[in-house]
Amino acid sequence: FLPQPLTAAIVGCPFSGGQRRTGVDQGPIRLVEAGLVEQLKGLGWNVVFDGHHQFEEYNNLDDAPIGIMKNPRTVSQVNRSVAGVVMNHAKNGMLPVTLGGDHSLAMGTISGSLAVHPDACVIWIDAHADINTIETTDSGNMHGMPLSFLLGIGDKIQEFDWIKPVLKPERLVYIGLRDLDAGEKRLLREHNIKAFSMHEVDKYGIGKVVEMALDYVNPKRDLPIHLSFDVDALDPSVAPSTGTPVRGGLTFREGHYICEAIHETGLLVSLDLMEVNPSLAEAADADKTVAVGCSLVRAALGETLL
Ligand SMILES: N[C@@H](CSCCS(N)(=O)=O)C(=O)O
Ligand SMILES: [Mn+2]
Ligand SMILES: [Mn+2]
Ligand SMILES: [Mn+2]
Repeated sequence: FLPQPLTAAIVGCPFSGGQRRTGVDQGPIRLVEAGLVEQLKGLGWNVVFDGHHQFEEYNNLDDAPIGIMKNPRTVSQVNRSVAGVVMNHAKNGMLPVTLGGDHSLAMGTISGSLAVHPDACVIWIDAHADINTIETTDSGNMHGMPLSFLLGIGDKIQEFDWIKPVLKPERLVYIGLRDLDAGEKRLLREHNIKAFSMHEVDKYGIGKVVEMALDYVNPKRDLPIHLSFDVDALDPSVAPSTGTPVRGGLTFREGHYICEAIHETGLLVSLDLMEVNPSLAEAADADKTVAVGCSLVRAALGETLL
């Protein structure tokens, strides 16, 4: 799906409006400062990076909650902008590498990817399902909601009418789940959405889990892949500096295996690396989380151990 030579377009999205902890907007800045652009060039990629996207034009919106959803208009407008950016890079045959920022940004990245690759499957690596609707969310934090909009689940909300239900349930698969709200568990069952929780990772091992996940969403290995990686899928001992850490997560190797295996398919067309918040931990732990983030991106873009 991608022309040679391969070009990665870094989409730096310093955005934190989908949740309430300060600092996740610094994630993209720290990932680039850690040398990610040079590291990808070292792997042989052409890399386009035209600076972090500024979202200041949305700061002064009068953005009262809708239901209990916080910053709804800002989240919507930022994501509409991100969708256009990701779509344009994909249209130009590039691989968008979107650096968050909180996971509400997936409303934009997946809208953008699927506008160019409508048959793409989505592999969602996360401790959380991020599928709450306006009716099921307990927090009002929109980083816990992106997939409900992309799947067209829940009441239509006028401020989000630009998001089309482009993602079919059978094209979504989760790996790493271990912290779902009751409403999310119900939605996964009702919509028959495939999920490999940490229980399945323990039971089958990550190699088998990735194979089963791909067999489910991409049985003939002929569909483009959008990989959306939330660093909180990793165990907090591996990626401590993130907004909603949950114990019992993926090891460093399990996280990297997922990225390596997806690279090996040759089907990756878009990547999100989300929820790195360098302000939540001691400097050493923040640096460690940033370094792990860079390492996962390299693995997804072809870095191998041998
Ligand atoms: N389910 C909870 C937590 S959602 C955590 C969002 S993320 N993107 O995975 O960090 C909620 O809806 O607030
Ligand atoms: Mn750009
Ligand atoms: Mn997430
Ligand atoms: Mn998460």
